[in-house]
Amino acid sequence: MSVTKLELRTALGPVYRDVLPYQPRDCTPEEIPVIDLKPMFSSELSERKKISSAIKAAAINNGFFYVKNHGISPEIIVRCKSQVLNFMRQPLETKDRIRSHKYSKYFNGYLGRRRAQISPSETADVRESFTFRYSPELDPDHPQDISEIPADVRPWIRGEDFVWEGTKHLPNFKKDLVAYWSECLRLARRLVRMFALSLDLGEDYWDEKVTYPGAEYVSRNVSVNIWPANKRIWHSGVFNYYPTRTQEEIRQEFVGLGSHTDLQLFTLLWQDSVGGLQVLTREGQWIKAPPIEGTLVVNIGDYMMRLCNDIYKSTVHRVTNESTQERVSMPFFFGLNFNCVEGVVPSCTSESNPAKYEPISCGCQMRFKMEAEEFVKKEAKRSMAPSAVVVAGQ
Ligand SMILES: O=C(O)CCC(=O)C(=O)O
Ligand SMILES: [Fe+2]
Repeated sequence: MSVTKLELRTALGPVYRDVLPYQPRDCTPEEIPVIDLKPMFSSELSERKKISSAIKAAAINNGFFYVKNHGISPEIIVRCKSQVLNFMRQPLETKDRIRSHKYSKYFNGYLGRRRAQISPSETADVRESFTFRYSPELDPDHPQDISEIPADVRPWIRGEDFVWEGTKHLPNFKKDLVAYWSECLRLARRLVRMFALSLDLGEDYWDEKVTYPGAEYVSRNVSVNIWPANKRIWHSGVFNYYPTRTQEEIRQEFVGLGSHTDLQLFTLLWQDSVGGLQVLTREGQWIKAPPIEGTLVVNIGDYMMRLCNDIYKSTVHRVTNESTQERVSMPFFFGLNFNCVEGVVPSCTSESNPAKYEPISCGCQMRFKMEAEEFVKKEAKRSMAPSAVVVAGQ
């Protein structure tokens, strides 16, 4: 059987995965289970443990699961999704007023069609996206002005105002996006406690312990909502739009979003009813993760896999929009503060299985850097090429 090698970009450089030579097939409920989150909201530890065991089983297997009864209201989701369409259906010149490559220091803003290529093994991505990152004044649990943030932490804040300046003309755009993002943040802050429990750690393991590079200290007995004791602030909201492919793109088999893993602890993903998300199983088989009404998809990111000494899997996934409809998806990437340096958790090591990794911050954005650098190189090549020459991938 001939397997193909898939090259992936990760935060720390390229890694390779084997892919079996079979067409993508539908997933089974065992491969991507649906977890009912209702017990997570219970005051009984035994109830919450039901969730953590289910998470553990899914995270060890394919690292992908659906959650239902997650508590985010359908109205908030619908409003947010229509704002994404309001933004994306504007003329390119208007969207380019917040063009990420031009105006952002931190990959916020608008990324146009085929303006990035997440997978070096595939084509450029047809996906367009709008991204914003955490700003303390938007925090639903403890809003703070940036000036109140300790000076040593402030440089790690990645929110940028130009994304809101350039979308002011769209009524309620910021309000509706932030409403959805806030709900995701609240949910993720609860879910990370279930992940901690699933690893036999205290539920507050990732809440209170703060480690600064160079000056380590542990702060317990502080409210998790007081900065900077709360480590769980890193997250970005990305709003993906997959236009239908042109005939040319269909012929050249352009991907919606190429194969990749996510970088942080975990991702919460809402997808509309169009479909197109695919997941690579442990065995190297592509399976389809179809939309299930009322659910979000949760997947493990590279940083979680590292902190778990590879016990939990950061799963390769990709999107192909083969339908004749445009598609919207809304991922929310959740991790720890960039000023935190975390090592492998104690429950995932033993004498015979020592930590494979050094402590590190989840702020390592090498993948984005690699993508951006390659993009600049390609742009330069394109501008130098005679107009009749098509440069690959563009
Ligand atoms: O659109 C999707 O279904 C997945 C998006 C995704 O994987 C990402 O943005 O990282
Ligand atoms: Fe992803």
